[in-house]
Amino acid sequence: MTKHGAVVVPEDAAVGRHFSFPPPRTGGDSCKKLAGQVDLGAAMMGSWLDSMKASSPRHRLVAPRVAATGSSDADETEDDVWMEKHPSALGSFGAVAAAASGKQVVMFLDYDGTLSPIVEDPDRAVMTEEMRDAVRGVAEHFPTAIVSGRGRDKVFNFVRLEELYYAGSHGMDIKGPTADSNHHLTPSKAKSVLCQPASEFLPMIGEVHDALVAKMASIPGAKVENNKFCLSVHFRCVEEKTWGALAEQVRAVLRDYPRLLLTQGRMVLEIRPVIKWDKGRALEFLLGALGFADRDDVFPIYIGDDRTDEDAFKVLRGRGQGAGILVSKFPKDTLASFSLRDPDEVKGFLRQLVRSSNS
Ligand SMILES: O=P(O)(O)OC[C@H]1O[C@H](O[C@H]2O[C@H](CO)[C@@H](O)[C@H](O)[C@H]2O)[C@H](O)[C@@H](O)[C@@H]1O
Repeated sequence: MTKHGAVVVPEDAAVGRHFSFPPPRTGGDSCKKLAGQVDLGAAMMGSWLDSMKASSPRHRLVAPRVAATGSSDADETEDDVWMEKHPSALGSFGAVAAAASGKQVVMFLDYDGTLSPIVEDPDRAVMTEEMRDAVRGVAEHFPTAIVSGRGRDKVFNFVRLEELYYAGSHGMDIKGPTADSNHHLTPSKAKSVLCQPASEFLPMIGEVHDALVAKMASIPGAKVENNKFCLSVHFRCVEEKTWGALAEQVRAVLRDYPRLLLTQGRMVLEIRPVIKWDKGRALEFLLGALGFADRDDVFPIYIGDDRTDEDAFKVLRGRGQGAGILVSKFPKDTLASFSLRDPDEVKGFLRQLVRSSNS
């Protein structure tokens, strides 16, 4: 644990990762250079604005899926090629099940956009009872973790299943199940799982939260969310003409905090400590805690919809194990192997997994 606590720049944070936002302009490998990246001024503002627009469903990154009439062949080819590279995990369920056969499945689930649909108000991103049943079913068979950008307590309050592992704050706050479950570990060992590699940042995050709340008060629709070790500044309900001003205000606050990193999710700016820790590290930590670190007979499945989930897909690729599944209706640049279109399909996949484990 302590070896991960050092403040170092993530190898692939902000620069050079699959989804790098803003687009890389510097080859920074130190906290200072990363801070500089947030600070490049007007030229950089353009790229922030571009990426903010790209994160909106109103601004598609790539060509739309082809409707029955009217679209060009080029659009169709792009979509088909993407689906060939990232086939539906439901359509290819047989292949996933065959690859997992004889192995210990460990399930990792992102929350927003994966278990609950994206909605305007982050406080109302509830998951349905059917989805809760599907997750409960999976957790009866396999160790199951929720890996979210949300604070751990907040995501627990949405999911409300005590038998799961929870990794909140983009994996920086990991805790084992609070209730006995059908897991690999003895109940007391499972309950003792805990990892908080960014705890030294708590006071700083509190300070920045307060500063951002004060700044955002003048921007109608902006919302600052405290995710304990990370912060989110939502702009989904902010008029698009004000996005540039919002990003500039956030960057102004962060100028005094070079040990914090600004990244972007779905209509949200995210602020997190510059440590070498992300959802991929959380996945590795949990596999280790479960005793699967060096095992060949483990099959981790990670399902997520956002840029931060790419860190976990990358780890699975690196291990040459398991299956990364991107939740998206549109082709996106991703390291996931499979795709599902929306939370409904995620629910279908989870149910299918349970059915196939029972048969
Ligand atoms: O890792 P996740 O569980 O996917 O969390 C990432 C962020 O999700 C939430 O924001 C997103 O969902 C909201 C509710 O649907 C939506 O309004 C927002 O636009 C999305 O970005 C959450 O509120 C953030 O704090 C998380 O960082």
